[in-house]
Amino acid sequence: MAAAVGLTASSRSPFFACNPVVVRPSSRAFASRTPALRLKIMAESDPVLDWMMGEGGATKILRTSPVGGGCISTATRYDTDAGSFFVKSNRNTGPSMFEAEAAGLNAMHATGTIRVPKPLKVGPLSSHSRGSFIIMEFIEMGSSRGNQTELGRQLGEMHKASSSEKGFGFDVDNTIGSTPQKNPWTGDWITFFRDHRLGFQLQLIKDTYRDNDLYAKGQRLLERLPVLMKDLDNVQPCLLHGDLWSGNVATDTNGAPVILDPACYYGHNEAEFGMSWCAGFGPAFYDAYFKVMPKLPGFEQRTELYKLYHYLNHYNLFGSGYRGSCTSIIDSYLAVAR
Ligand SMILES: Nc1ncnc2c1ncn2[C@@H]1O[C@H](COP(=O)(O)OP(=O)(O)OP(=O)(O)O)[C@@H](O)[C@H]1O
Repeated sequence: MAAAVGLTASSRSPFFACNPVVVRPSSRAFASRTPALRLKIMAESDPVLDWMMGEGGATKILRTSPVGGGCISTATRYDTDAGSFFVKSNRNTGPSMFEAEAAGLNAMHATGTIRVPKPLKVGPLSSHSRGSFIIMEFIEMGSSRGNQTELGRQLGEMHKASSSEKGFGFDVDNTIGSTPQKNPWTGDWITFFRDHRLGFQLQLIKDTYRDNDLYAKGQRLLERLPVLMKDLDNVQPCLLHGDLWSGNVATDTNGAPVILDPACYYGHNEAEFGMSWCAGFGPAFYDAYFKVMPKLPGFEQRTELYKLYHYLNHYNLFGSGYRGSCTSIIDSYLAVAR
């Protein structure tokens, strides 16, 4: 998901990528210390190094290198004598965004079904500024495009293995791209999807772009959701990655699927395919998925509804270039549900 970036890791000294207020390497006092002491001094004022040199078990940072691919945060690989760590930092947000990411990764990890990086630490970059960081297991990614059958099967297993006694939602709110995503626990899926997914995005479009026409059409669609989703009275909540597009799917060096950067919540499993327009899922993926999670009646009639959430979000994130897609989906549903 693309969004504005505040800084580039490559433009900074790696030791200071996460915190500019550490001891200056230019100071004479600093230069006169031994390498081990210099690292200790830096760790005292850099929470990322502090964690690595403490709980992380490292005594040496061997190398740091920027990791490309993301848009919202600065990503860095740290190679240490205690192994490699993956760190994302963001100067513009407090820890809640990464706490929510960690909660999602932990929830998916707990299912034991598909590989996700284990989160290790989240915290503020410093006590007097807004930035934050997350440290997680570094996964060496392979170069293959991945096995679609395995991805479909393992995603199905994750959906099947998860259940929620609290209904639809999640313990924390999170973000979809950089848009807030509210997850209050709700007993009924249609209400959750209407109010906290489509309704929330429509309101944001109205507030941001003053697009009253789209908003009004959207409200008509919301009224018709019980008819359009009539087969879903008994739908069970299952854990969704929530932002499953090709940029958040990778393979490890064994060729096993890895899913990253989630926007997790408990929802209807079909909502997972809302980003399928930029996920590249093929027939092998869906065949394997439906062997584990059988397709429910009306699946095809709902796919565009679930895509609409993400199209509305893209309108909110990137502007009116996505308005046409939103309008045509809404119009097509209004035409059948009069
Ligand atoms: N645990 C990990 N180990 C190794 N590489 C990783 C790990 N997590 C993510 N990556 C790599 O780093 C890139 C950026 O990560 P991620 O997508 O989480 O960043 P982001 O800034 O939140 O991205 P986005 O803009 O897509 O929301 C990924 O595309 C992936 O290639």
